[in-house]
Amino acid sequence: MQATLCHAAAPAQAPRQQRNGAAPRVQAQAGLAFRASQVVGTAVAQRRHARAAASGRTQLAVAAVAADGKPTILVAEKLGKGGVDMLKEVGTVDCSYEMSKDELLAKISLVDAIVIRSATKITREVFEASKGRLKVVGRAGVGIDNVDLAAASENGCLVVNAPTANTVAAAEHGIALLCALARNVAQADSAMKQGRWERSKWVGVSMVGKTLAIMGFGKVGSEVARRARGLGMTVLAYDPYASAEKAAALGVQIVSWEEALERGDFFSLHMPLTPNTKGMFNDESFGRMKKGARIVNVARGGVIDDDALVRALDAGIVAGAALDVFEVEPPAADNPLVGRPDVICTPHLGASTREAQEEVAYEIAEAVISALKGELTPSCVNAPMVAPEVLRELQPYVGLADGLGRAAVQLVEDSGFADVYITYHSPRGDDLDTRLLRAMVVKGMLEQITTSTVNLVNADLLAKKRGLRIVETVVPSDGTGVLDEIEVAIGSNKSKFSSAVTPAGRITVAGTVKSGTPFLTRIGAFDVDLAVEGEVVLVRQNDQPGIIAAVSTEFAKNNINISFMSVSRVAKGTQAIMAIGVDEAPSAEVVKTIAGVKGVQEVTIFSEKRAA
Ligand SMILES: NC(=O)C1=CN([C@@H]2O[C@H](COP(=O)(O)OP(=O)(O)OC[C@H]3O[C@@H](n4cnc5c(N)ncnc54)[C@H](O)[C@@H]3O)[C@@H](O)[C@H]2O)C=CC1
Ligand SMILES: O=C(O)C(=O)COP(=O)(O)O
Repeated sequence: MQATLCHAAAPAQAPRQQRNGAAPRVQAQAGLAFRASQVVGTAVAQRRHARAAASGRTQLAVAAVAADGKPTILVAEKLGKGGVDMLKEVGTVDCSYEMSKDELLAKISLVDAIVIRSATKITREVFEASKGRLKVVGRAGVGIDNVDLAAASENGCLVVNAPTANTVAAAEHGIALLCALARNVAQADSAMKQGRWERSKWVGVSMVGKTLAIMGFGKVGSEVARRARGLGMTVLAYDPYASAEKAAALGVQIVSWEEALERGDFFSLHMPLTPNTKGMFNDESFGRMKKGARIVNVARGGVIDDDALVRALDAGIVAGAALDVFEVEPPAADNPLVGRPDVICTPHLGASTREAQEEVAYEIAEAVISALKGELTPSCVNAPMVAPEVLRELQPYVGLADGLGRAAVQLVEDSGFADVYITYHSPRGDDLDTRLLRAMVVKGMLEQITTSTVNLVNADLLAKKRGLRIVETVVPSDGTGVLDEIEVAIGSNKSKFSSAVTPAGRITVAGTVKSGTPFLTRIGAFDVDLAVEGEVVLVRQNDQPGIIAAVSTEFAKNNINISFMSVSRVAKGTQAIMAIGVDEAPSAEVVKTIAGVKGVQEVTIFSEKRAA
């Protein structure tokens, strides 16, 4: 970001004519009435309630609810009843489990949101088939590798997950598999069921004093570490993004990839499946391990190269593996790992405890409802991650940024412009997080000139596609709040309203927030004072008596109610600008008549009404 080291202009003046009853455009929304958790002692529930209370619920017009006000929500995989009931309170819920791909493709254009678990793939084809209707994908769990995030963003679809509710369940399953692997529980059980009493065949190995290497030290990895310490294991972790202090607090040492591979007796995998982690356990990695290592995978099948694991098992480098997840689920009948006696398997059960599924259902229902209301939920995975406290303080400026983008672009004569300059006058200087505001300026602009759905998720992407160059400048200012003023300038001097062009040759508007309401404070070089709302008529006239009355009379004659008016002039007796808020847009005929009033130089209208 470019930071200009100069001071802001004088603080915004008091409104000349304060508009009565102007409602804040962007309001903190009361959270939904979340059900009190009946799951005693779940930290998840407590965190959930705390988060909902703290987030301030900033409305960012991320997604729109269906025109009848009731969204249709497709629940495509089994979801806890509590979550389904929550969804039913706000929308029409269609629970259709185990749909074929074709059934999904046929249904997707009829729904505003879909809730899935790990079995449903939301591919680009699905987004295309939704024809722009799908606004929210709710992943009732953590891993979002089954959702094409790039396609989601391009289609302006918000993807939310339930990041915390199944952490403990997955960690417990990891520990269950670790113990089962060390003591051959599954194999011995199977032998007994087949009538064999095999005591010497299934002698296991001890875990106490052994080294467990946790690969991926996030939420699940740390919970596994905590439990493994209780089993008396030495715990190492490899995670390029984890904090060594946080690990040390749990008695875990963060080590390099190589060191983890070389020192681990047991490995527990907990990284997400991404292009970087795909197949990271391959011949080379197995080749570095101690002979007789044992591996538990509760992460994703794709992080292991199956053929390499087969070779490592055959060579005795890996003595055993416990797999909960598979590259293809369910695995093919001829999967080379499933039938082996040195491999134990579970059918992706990591998150499958009653308690976890109940909580996951609430967590995802909350996130989906919030996203459908247009709020940026904390578990959104494809929009700029903004901390709740930052969201809260920027909230009043979100509507301003949107409105300025909307106003600026409507003053352009044609849409052939590429450069957009956004200047923030803020006491925060370079510490100001501008991502949300930039996205909202772009959204305001693009919504006027494209037919695509534009929202926080895809604003930057669409701007890039359209070849917009956005230059952001933060000017440190003296105020006490977060922001004193935002100025949006378009690098074009071809305006429908020549007074909107500054001497620098840019179509410029600026605004501020007063008592929670966004206001336009400048158009070109003229000070104005109008709420960013409704229809606005701009008139430039000679600064002489009688013109205001003549223009007002035209509105009255045509039964158009004026909601407010602000007049500003460059200097006495020269030029003045009237910004007139009207309840409905005047016809072209009325605009023409006003333009013909003696002394009027130019007239234009723009709308600050948001797209429905
Ligand atoms: N089997 C099951 O039913 C379940 C499986 N999972 C899987 O477990 C994964 C982890 O879940 P959480 O711990 O909740 O997520 P998390 O996001 O809290 O942790 C993931 C960790 O992996 C790390 N990581 C990223 N790239 C890495 C790399 N190249 N090498 C090593 N570490 C890397 C991250 O820094 C992060 O700390 C999920 O993505 C999901 O795929 C999660 C829940 C249930
Ligand atoms: O949360 C995750 O990442 C999981 O893997 C759980 O998957 P599931 O919801 O049980 O299909």
